[in-house]
Amino acid sequence: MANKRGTAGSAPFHDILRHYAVLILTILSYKFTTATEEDAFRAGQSILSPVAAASRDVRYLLYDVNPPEGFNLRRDVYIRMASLLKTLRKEGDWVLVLPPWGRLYHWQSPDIHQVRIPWGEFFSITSLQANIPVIEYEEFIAESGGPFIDQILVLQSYAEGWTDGKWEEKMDERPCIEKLMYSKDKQGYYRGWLWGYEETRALNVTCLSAQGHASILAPVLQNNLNATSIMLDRSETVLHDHYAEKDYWDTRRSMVFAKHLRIIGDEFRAKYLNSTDKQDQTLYNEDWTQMKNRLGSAKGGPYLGVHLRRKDFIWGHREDVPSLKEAVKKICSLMKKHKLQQVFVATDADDEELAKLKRMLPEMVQYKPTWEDLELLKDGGVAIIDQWICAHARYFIGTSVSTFSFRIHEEREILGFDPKTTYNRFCGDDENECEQPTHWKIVY
Ligand SMILES: C[C@@H]1O[C@H](OP(=O)(O)OP(=O)(O)OC[C@H]2O[C@@H](n3cnc4c(=O)[nH]c(N)nc43)[C@H](O)[C@@H]2O)[C@@H](O)[C@H](O)[C@@H]1O
Repeated sequence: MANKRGTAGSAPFHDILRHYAVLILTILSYKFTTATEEDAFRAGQSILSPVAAASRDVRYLLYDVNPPEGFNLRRDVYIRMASLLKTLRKEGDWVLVLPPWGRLYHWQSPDIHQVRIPWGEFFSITSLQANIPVIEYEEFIAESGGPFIDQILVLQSYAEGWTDGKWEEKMDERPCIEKLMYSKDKQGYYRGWLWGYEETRALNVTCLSAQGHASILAPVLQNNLNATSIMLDRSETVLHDHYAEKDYWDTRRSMVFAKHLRIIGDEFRAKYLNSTDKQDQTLYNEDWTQMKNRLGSAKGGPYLGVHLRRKDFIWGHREDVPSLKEAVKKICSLMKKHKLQQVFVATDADDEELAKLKRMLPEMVQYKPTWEDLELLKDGGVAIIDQWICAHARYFIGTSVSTFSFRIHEEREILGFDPKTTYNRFCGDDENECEQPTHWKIVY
């Protein structure tokens, strides 16, 4: 784990043991919850047992996202799919199948197995289930009786664009515009990436031009009675049904980070940043449905939280990303202004940039997992720990248009921070009008 100066020291052995113990406890508690969830299913809320599933007319909604998209944009797409599922459930027993994590462009740590990762490694499944019925992909395979998906609908825009320059909600089955990412095997089944599950195949793949909110897809799914399982590929094509409204926030609040990740983040805060929930007034309830912190009630730990997005953001046409020199200038001025002695930096900077940053800002604190920790937590787990620590800072500044920073804004909104301490971003060195992020007020 990182020491105070941000250099990666090796974690004491008992730390590693503790992390393993926490992970094992989490897995055990997950197993135990599935037993109680089976009871919930019998009460008609969730599905887990194949026999029980077969006795109902369960239909499965699966989805995937354009491969280059990152972790936090994918979290946003989950909210859109959850909303669609709620619409579908008005007329049927639909369940959302959680797409396993893996092969993400940004998860570049070498020698770590980062495919087929279940959602339970990053998020609390019981919390998700308090919002909508969800199951892990492997549960879907077990209870649907085989590795087949009946129908894949690849979403795409309209080849002709907006007609007459007028935007309207619509959807039509159309020839595929791009080359299909699925090909037929000798038996006539479709094969593709499908989260790295080679045995999974699809019976049918077609393209659907769609323009509008997620729930415009509901009739097509509901009326496709021949398909019990339908997967929407490129599901980021459709928009939020109710962006920043109650339904959005309900789903967002249900996306509670897995407990072992929160524990590691909390221990780091206490050890290196003198930050505890009691002192910082960041009250937390394991049951998100019971959590309603007043905005302005959270004080936050005595440190500045920074998310400094680099890598593809530097060369990818971002006039609004600062040079390291200007970023450090801004950090120092904020620390002075808010009388903070410590700064926690979350960043994806490469080694060269990181070394430069540390030379300019020697007091910076970073969460640096050991290799063993990283192997357990994976890049996604480390990203969540970084976000969790930033979410608890007295004052936060993030990177323009980064969904990584946006998810931190939301986490702070849930914790009850004054918006002035949250919706701040770095400006590009030559940016004249540096508009700050919008405050999307939480709705209960
Ligand atoms: C250009 C676009 O950028 C979008 O990125 P953006 O919104 O920042 O945010 P994400 O969608 O999360 O993608 C960025 C990924 O980079 C890593 N990363 C970035 N910053 C940090 C950090 O501070 N700490 C840690 N541990 N990891 C970090 C992490 O894996 C994260 O999921 C992508 O979603 C789009 O697909 C596209 O590539």
